[in-house]
Amino acid sequence: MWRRFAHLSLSISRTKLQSLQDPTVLKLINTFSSDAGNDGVASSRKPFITFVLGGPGSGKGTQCEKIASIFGFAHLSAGELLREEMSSPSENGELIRNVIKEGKIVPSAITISLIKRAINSATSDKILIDGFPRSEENRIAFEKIIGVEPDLVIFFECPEEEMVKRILGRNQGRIDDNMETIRKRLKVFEDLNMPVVEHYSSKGKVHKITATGTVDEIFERVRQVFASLRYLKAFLSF
Ligand SMILES: Nc1ncnc2c1ncn2[C@@H]1O[C@H](COP(=O)(O)OP(=O)(O)OP(=O)(O)O)[C@@H](O)[C@H]1O
Ligand SMILES: Nc1ccn([C@@H]2O[C@H](COP(=O)(O)O)[C@@H](O)[C@H]2O)c(=O)n1
Ligand SMILES: [Mg+2]
Repeated sequence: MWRRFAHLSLSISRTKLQSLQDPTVLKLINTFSSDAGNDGVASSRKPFITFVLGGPGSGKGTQCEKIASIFGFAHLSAGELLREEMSSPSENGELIRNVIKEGKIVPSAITISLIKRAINSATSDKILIDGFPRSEENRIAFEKIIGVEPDLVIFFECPEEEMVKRILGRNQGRIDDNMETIRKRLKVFEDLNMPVVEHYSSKGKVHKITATGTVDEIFERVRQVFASLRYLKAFLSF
């Protein structure tokens, strides 16, 4: 049966696949077979962009590391980029520190300039942007400045008490990993992050992953999403 399917797949031309008008399929074709660019990132690149969303402590960073190592994605964490900027002699350092301590959202212009620089220096054209966009303002500014929408959005759904437990056990010395800031981050998540998830859900871009269980159990759910993309890529590159 697989032999028959392989034969059938070879007889489907790229033009026919394009006529499916599926945005993810079209983007895979563009990313892997052309050098078309856009205004926001270096002109000869058109990366395949995945936003990775979920509440604080839902496991975004943990799962992104696994996706990056198994599927060859570059992992850009908005929070990590901001923490690096905060610890450097940047003019925005103090502002970023105060905003993170309060669990609020850093102005989009700052975060997007860090993300843009990271995309341009990434060594893969498959990019995971972890923890961004965190608000409709973040989302609209990204789409305007970078000039693209994400191709895919992964949303980790996790109960609040599990997220709190994980953050309190993290032990990485983060200034926002304390109960007072966690409460604020959870409220920001509901009030500002969730509308972004709803926006992309209405566009059919969101893959919701149940983020309970062990890291490996969750990754198995994630793996299936990316394996199907990899299959599409292989399918398109005959
Ligand atoms: N499935 C899991 N079960 C138990 N602990 C986990 C699981 N996944 C991640 N963790 C742990 O929970 C903590 C939070 O995970 P992680 O840093 O990946 O979350 P995050 O979504 O990136 O959080 P934040 O938004 O605060 O950056 C880490 O200490 C991590 O090792
Ligand atoms: N788009 C973003 C992402 C993060 N922040 C701030 O950084 C904090 C930590 O982010 P993590 O993803 O590492 O949890 C977050 O609570 C925000 O204060 C931001 O402003 N904008
Ligand atoms: Mg994280």
